[in-house]
Amino acid sequence: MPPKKQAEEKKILLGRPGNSLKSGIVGLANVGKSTLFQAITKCSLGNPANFPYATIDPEEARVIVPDARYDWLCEQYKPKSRVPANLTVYDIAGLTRGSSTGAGLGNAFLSHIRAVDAIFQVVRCFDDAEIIHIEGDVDPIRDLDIISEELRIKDIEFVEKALENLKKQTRRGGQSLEMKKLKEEEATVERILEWLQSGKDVRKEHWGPKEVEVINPLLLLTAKPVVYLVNLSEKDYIRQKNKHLPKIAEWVKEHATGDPIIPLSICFEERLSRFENDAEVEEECKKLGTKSALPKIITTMRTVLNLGSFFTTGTDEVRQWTIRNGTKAPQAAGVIHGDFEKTFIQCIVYNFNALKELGDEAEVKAKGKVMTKGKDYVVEDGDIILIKAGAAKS
Ligand SMILES: Nc1ncnc2c1ncn2[C@@H]1O[C@H](COP(=O)(O)OP(=O)(O)OP(=O)(O)O)[C@@H](O)[C@H]1O
Ligand SMILES: [Mg+2]
Repeated sequence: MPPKKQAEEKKILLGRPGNSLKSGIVGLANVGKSTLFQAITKCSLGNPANFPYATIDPEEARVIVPDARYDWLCEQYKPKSRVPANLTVYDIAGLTRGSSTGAGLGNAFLSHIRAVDAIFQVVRCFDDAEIIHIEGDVDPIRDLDIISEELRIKDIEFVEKALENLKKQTRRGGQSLEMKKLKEEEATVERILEWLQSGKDVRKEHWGPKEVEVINPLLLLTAKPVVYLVNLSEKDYIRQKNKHLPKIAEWVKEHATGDPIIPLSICFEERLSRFENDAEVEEECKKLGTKSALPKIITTMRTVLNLGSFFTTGTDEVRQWTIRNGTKAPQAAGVIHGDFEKTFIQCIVYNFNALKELGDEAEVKAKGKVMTKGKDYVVEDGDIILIKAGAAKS
């Protein structure tokens, strides 16, 4: 057995490739999802000139990714145009016990969850007799069980259908290469079904590369990374204490090892979002000895989606671009413009850390930290890049 750390590192990430990934807010009905959605949206709308089209439609918004490096670069270059990175967030209708079989709002929302790449799961931990709890009382562990069961039931149903379809095809038999592939796929789908039927989420297993190829197109709900958001009263959030928190940590450790848990108070975030400006928010937080949890929520989601950033800088524009970690330079160039991937020649690159440490570009150059890299260069988080590309073929 390899040591645990090595095994962790080998785990292949499930999910779609690409960098324009979406997150969705999921949870039981009436736990604070829409209030959170609105509070997060307000964050991005706080600076509308910098970020057009923030609100796409009532249930979808792009929120600005807070990043001190981007702020520092803007301060340094004072560019005419500033474009931060963003994360797409969806507000999804609430679940209830039996949703998977049509209870409550029924099945429609499950296709909405299927369409996102990762889940923010809101868990209610605040007591408030005024706010109806659909299960009658506050019991986050029961709620976690309900959501995880609903999602798993839906996955089982979906995988059973996929298996049925595969069986129809393999029934024909034969020795062709295509048939061999189908049979392998069938065996993997059978394994996934057994895994789900044993009460476990797909993302909990370490799947091999071939299995991941089968899992990804299925867009399974329990394969998506989850960030657990524990919704506390304002008082509990400020003192960072709540009797349910240790039990929630235990539950996540057992059912979804490694998934992050972030305590927050959605009503507090909503209150902060109504302040006129950042200075007032800061003053209120200082007075209470706390801070907003929203920046952490957004950056944690980027981490679980395995997203990183590179920057393009200058006095015209400072821009933060999103890539999947491990992306090579031509594909990163393709994020700027599709043609750049095909016509990529080389890139000139140095890391933000070097710039911050040395103060300015001339000093970075003088210290020999500016590199010229080719097609195989793997872009590092925080790289500042100038792409050299040829003319596009028409
Ligand atoms: N931490 C909290 N303390 C007290 N009240 C809260 C807290 N968080 C949210 N609420 C209140 O809970 C109520 C329900 O919130 P919201 O409508 O956002 O829930 P939802 O999860 O979107 O519901 P649905 O599933 O029906 O769409 C609101 O009145 C909101 O102000
Ligand atoms: Mg709602």
